[in-house]
Amino acid sequence: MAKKLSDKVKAAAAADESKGRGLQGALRTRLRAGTQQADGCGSSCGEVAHSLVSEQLCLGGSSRQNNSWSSHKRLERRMGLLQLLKSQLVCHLILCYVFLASGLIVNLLQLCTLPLWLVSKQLARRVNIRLAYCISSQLVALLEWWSGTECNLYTDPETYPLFGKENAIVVLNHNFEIDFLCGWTYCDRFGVLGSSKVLAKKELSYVPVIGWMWYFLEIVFCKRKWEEDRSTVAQSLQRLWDYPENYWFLLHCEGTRFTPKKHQISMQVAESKGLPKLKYHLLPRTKGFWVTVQNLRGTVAAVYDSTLNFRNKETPSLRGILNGKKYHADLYVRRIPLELIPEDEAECAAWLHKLYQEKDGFQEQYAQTGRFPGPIRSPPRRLWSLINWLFWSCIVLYPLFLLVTHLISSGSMLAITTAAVLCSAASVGVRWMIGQTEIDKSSNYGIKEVSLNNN
Ligand SMILES: CC/C=C\C/C=C\C/C=C\C/C=C\C/C=C\C/C=C/CCC(=O)SCCNC(=O)CCNC(=O)[C@H](O)C(C)(C)COP(=O)(O)OP(=O)(O)OC[C@H]1O[C@@H](n2cnc3c(N)ncnc32)[C@H](O)[C@@H]1OP(=O)(O)O
Ligand SMILES: CCCCCCCC/C=C\CCCCCCCC(=O)OC[C@@H](O)COP(=O)(O)O
Repeated sequence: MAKKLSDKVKAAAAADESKGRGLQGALRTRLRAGTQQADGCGSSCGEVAHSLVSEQLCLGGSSRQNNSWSSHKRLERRMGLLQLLKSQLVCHLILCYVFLASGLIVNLLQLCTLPLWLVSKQLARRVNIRLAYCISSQLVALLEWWSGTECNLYTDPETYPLFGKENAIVVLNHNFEIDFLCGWTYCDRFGVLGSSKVLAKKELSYVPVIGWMWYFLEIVFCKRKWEEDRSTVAQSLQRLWDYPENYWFLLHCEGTRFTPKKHQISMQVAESKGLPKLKYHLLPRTKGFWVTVQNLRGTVAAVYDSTLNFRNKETPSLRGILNGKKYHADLYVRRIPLELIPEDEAECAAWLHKLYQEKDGFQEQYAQTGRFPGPIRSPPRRLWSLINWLFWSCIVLYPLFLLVTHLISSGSMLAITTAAVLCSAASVGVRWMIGQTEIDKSSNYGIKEVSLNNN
């Protein structure tokens, strides 16, 4: 990509030179243009700069080439320094401190809205949507602005204008540690991040900041035990009937993240049911999907069948994002009107199994070609998540600055020790929270059941 781009830019530079702009000036202009274009098409600007200048050098060296080589080296050095800065622990501590401190403040504010629910439930909901945005958009800012991760969208041009304008059930594959974060990013780009919902495992409700935030967003929690979930999930879903703003309801129908062990067991279950084996997915659990469709039918317009993958077999992680690593997400979304989904439980289950077989086919196509079917129509990232982060960092970093300067000037060992203990407790807490997203720490759901059934 960088090579093709640099050929184009070089030809344009030669054209500029013929207009008497001088090779150096022409190259610098084109390099800037090439860099901007490179950013857009995913090649790093360092790659483009390097290929441009090295090609320039092979056109016959001269002092001008030496200057362009040094400008390239300066550009590379700047990029390298930025990357080095992003991997520094002090940056991570600042990011995590802002997230934790602002998140706990928002949780407190959410708690204060409890009396409002008695006066006006809809107003309380609208306030909580905005408060929740203050938290979840910080992780979106981390992905979009800190790591610069690209989020592309493959979808039908007729479908695109509907995104964010209607309630939808999103069926998304559960293969990556940051699929939730990519989900939030797409929510933010279509303006439904604050009101986004998910059928989440009960354990996540105990995670500080995010899990606590979800209570006030009326997120639907499940114990992944159908006999208990059947009624609680249905009741929670029915409460969303009068939700005041558009929302996307996320369902990871596999119920757990993909691991080779879980896949092996899941395919044994598929075989026992006479179902086709899936290569890239676990067998979907159909009851949660059926109960969701049944209870939201009439208030949700469609299912967004969403298939996510990352370019060049990238294995993204939250730690990678925190270190400023850039990933390339591709999401393929098909809009399926709810009336096309059978009401009968058995037919609905069969429909979902067929949907996952189609998703498996899309993943196979992606593995072969590096792209999903249809045109790319990627929504632009929005500044709001960055503005929100800057706002909260000003609010919570200033008191921290005063505290640290006071601690240092006081010289009190007790105060300094207390602060050090608090810092280490917070960093242990954040590491535990990040661990919630790591697949090598995932639950044994989908493994233990089979062993229980076999006993
Ligand atoms: C334009 C852009 C579009 C989209 C953008 C993308 C996304 C944006 C949208 C929203 C973003 C919002 C939020 C994002 C932020 C955070 C996301 C958070 C993520 C956390 C999510 C989770 O926590 S996932 C885990 C919890 N959720 C689920 O489990 C849902 C799926 N599960 C179900 O639905 C289940 O049915 C259940 C939980 C309701 C009940 O499960 P249970 O196991 O008790 O019963 P089941 O009947 O389901 O299971 C038994 C049946 O399953 C068969 N089976 C299959 N495999 C196995 C196996 N390995 N072991 C045992 N049994 C297995 C089994 O045979 C049984 O079959 P039956 O035929 O008897 O039913
Ligand atoms: C702005 C800087 C912020 C930096 C610090 C971030 C710290 C907080 C990070 C994450 C908090 C928890 C995120 C909750 C979402 C996790 C979603 C998820 O993937 O859950 C797994 C679940 O589906 C299935 O679990 P199993 O596969 O069965 O096990």
